[in-house]
Amino acid sequence: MARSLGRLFKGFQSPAFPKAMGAELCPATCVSVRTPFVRTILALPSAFSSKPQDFSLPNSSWGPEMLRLYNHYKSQCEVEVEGEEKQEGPWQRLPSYNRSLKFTPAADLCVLPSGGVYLSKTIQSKARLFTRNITDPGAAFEYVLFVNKEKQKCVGIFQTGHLLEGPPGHVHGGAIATMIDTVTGSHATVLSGPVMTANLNINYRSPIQLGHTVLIESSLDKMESRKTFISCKVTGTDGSKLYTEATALFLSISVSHLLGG
Ligand SMILES: CCCCC/C=C\C/C=C\C/C=C\C/C=C\CCCC(=O)SCCNC(=O)CCNC(=O)[C@H](O)C(C)(C)COP(=O)(O)OP(=O)(O)OC[C@H]1O[C@@H](n2cnc3c(N)ncnc32)[C@H](O)[C@@H]1OP(=O)(O)O
Repeated sequence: MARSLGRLFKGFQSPAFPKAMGAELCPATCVSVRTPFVRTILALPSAFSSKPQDFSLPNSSWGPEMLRLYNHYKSQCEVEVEGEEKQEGPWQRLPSYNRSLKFTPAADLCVLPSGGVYLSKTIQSKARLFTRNITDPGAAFEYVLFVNKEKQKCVGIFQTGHLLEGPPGHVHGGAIATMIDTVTGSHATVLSGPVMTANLNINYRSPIQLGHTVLIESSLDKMESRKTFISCKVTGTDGSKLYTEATALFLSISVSHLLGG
């Protein structure tokens, strides 16, 4: 298993990932990718799962606002150039799967050369991404992320389902933190390669009603050595109503940090 992981994460270990905004993250068709890290992420589901499903595509639970915003950004993933074929636009959609690793080794428990013990095969086979583990469409988090390479921005469009209740009729603060971590964490990953959230600082300004669609816009503040600083705002879909503001610090990690922990 350690060998499988080593191969899997090989692309994560390059120190050059801060320049990964030059990466070609996949548009809706998921065909054109260039950096090793992005290739690794996108290759994960097809390499390790028999039936990968991209959960960031529209489904029947998406309401009109969710669809409107999705179409708004998707239309900017490709641009028409007169007399030429369509070209990549400023925005690119990030695909989203419900698991990142699916191992096949026989050993149920993996003891790494470093002495750390990684997840058992049983746990790994059941592991699912937190934000994608409720399979009933529309019940929890429905979302799609887009990144803009040039502007170093990322947006998340989230439709908040009834299972996310905190205060009556409104979204739980932990669910809001999860949405923010998802957008800023994905943004930091695109910018810097493998990272972990070290600090998340959230100001809740106004409650979000269950069922509402919100826009989460994240921007790069600065990069310093292993640190990527990102800030973001959660607003209504027209950007006028401010629900939440946050800043986040991500630290670049090596694969051994993840495995030995
Ligand atoms: C994780 C990726 C793996 C690959 C997954 C595969 C596919 C993924 C595909 C796509 C992924 C896309 C999106 C991801 C979506 C969501 C993201 C979710 C992310 C999470 O949900 S993740 C879980 C929560 N997260 C943790 O579970 C972290 C626990 N924690 C640790 O694992 C360590 O704590 C760590 C690594 C953070 C640092 O440890 P460390 O040993 O590497 O670094 P160290 O402590 O030496 O600090 C070095 C310098 O950072 C400063 N520093 C450190 N911590 C600070 C803090 N809190 N505030 C301010 N400054 C801080 C120091 O002051 C020093 O600064 P200076 O160098 O200037 O002195």
